[in-house]
Amino acid sequence: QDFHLQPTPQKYVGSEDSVSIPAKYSLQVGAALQGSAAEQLVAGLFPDAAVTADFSVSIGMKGDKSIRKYAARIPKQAEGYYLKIDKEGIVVAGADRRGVFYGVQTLVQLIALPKLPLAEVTDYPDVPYRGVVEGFYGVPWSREARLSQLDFYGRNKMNIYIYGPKDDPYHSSPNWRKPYPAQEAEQLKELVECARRNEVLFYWAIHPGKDIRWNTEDRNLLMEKFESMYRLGIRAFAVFFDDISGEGTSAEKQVELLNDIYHNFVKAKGDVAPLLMCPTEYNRLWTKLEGGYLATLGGKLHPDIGILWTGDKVVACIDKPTMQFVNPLLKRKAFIWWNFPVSDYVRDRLLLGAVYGNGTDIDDDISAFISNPMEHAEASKIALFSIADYAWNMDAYKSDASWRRAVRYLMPGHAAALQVFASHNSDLGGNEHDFRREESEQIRPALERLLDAYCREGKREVAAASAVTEECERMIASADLLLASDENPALIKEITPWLMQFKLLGEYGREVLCMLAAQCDGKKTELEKAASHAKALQVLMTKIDATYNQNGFQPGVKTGSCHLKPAFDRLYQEVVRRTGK
Ligand SMILES: CCCC(=O)N[C@H]1/C(=N/OC(=O)Nc2ccccc2)O[C@H](CO)[C@@H](O)[C@@H]1O
Repeated sequence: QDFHLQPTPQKYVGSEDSVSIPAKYSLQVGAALQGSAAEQLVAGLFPDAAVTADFSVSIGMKGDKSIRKYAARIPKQAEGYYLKIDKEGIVVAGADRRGVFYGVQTLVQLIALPKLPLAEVTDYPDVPYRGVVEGFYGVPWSREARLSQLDFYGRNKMNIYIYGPKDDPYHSSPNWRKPYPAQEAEQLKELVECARRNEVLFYWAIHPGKDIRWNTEDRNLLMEKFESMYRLGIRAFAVFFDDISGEGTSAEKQVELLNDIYHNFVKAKGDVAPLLMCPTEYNRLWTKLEGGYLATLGGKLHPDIGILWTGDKVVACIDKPTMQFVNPLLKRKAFIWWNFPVSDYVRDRLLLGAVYGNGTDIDDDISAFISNPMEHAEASKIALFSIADYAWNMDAYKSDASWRRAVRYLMPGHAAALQVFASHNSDLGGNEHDFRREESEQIRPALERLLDAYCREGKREVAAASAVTEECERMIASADLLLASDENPALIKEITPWLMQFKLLGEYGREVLCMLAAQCDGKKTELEKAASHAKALQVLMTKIDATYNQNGFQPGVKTGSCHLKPAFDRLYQEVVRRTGK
């Protein structure tokens, strides 16, 4: 049967042979796993276990006697696991608690197949921390979106979520000094519990830098805020000093504060994850080496404190040279904060394209690979799915195949339609970070042949014209299928303005090609009819752009903006010019 485990495991040995789980089975859970997320998950998978049975299911951590027979097969890497399915039963042996959970997540995927294959999986992550930072400007994610994200991270073996929405007034200025109001506090408690159920480390970040004063009062207020978050169940903390100016940018003061938090809060509590910080100089372009900011952090920040880094620029892919620059300065492996698919600086676009461009040889140079996504939570899952795949197993990562799997994961019943839509909604257009993405790759050669033949010789390149017309028909049908579907309502709600614009763009392209054909064949009436329809569609697209997604930064709804729209506009102009001659 054709399937692909997600993320791609390090080693999978399967067989065509399969086993059907008998009605009677026993379930053993290692002592150390009582109350764990792994236990909850496996109990849901095998609800009516008998005390003894021929078919046995057993999950345990290294050291548990229930799986001691398999101890030698457990990977040495943290969060690793060994999973075995044979005629007698199923074993999940984890290197640690999270490893067991991940083994069970893989089992969930195998049990969902038409037939449960006999298999042995030996698996572990390449990168210690893999996940997401809700760190964008714009409308923070909703409670429902966050709960759905955390379940998604559990399924995709992502183990970290950093709460740091720039526009949450209690995360940043002015209310970072104040505890959350009751309702927000309850929601955070609920999120922390949901994160635990998914073996996700829930980091709460504070962003005090805009107005922090380096005095005892603000120090105590910050510590007290951390205490109040601890009381809500938060066991992982971060301090962000990005995007600020003034007093808050002092490296010495930042170091003093963070080392204080480290010793007197993190170490004092004993059950708190490593402290993370986001430096003011968080990318190479903005680093002033002579100022010594990074040298101070690297030299004086306690070595257990993680430091976030976006790469050579604010928005940039991460490669070996990127890490060779920063790690020696920080004197530790940087935590990568990858500013993709965040779109808060190109808010009129959706970034639904493949995840590509990061080095697959950097797994030993980074402590973490964490994505800063779009304010569109569900739509961000296309990129997040592949980021999970990449960070878990870099050698096996294939961006295009992963991208297709991501699309299918989000809408299995409409994968082809969503793939068409995603393929034309990926580039950012011109932007302050000069970060671009491929778009409309498949149809691009036909577009160029069509444009070239017509603009240079007034000829209609038949093959190219029909390929482009077919793509327009696919766009129109895909938009309708997705707008009409109820398969993933959260996703459709987020992307509806772009789907409406996308359909119009498909219709516009179709009409422009009718204009071109009529002009080449000298059919005046047909040309006029197509031209007035095309003009009407231009008006409708302008209306969508002026009506939806109005924000104070990049208002509007852009789609197919890299190759499709410019080509259709140029063809439209060229037909009009040739008709006017
Ligand atoms: C360690 C990463 C810190 C970071 O990326 N901060 C923001 C960030 N900062 O980048 C900037 O260019 N910030 C900036 C530029 C000019 C003036 C003030 C801030 O970029 C992301 C994409 O826009 C935002 O989502 C982030 O919240």
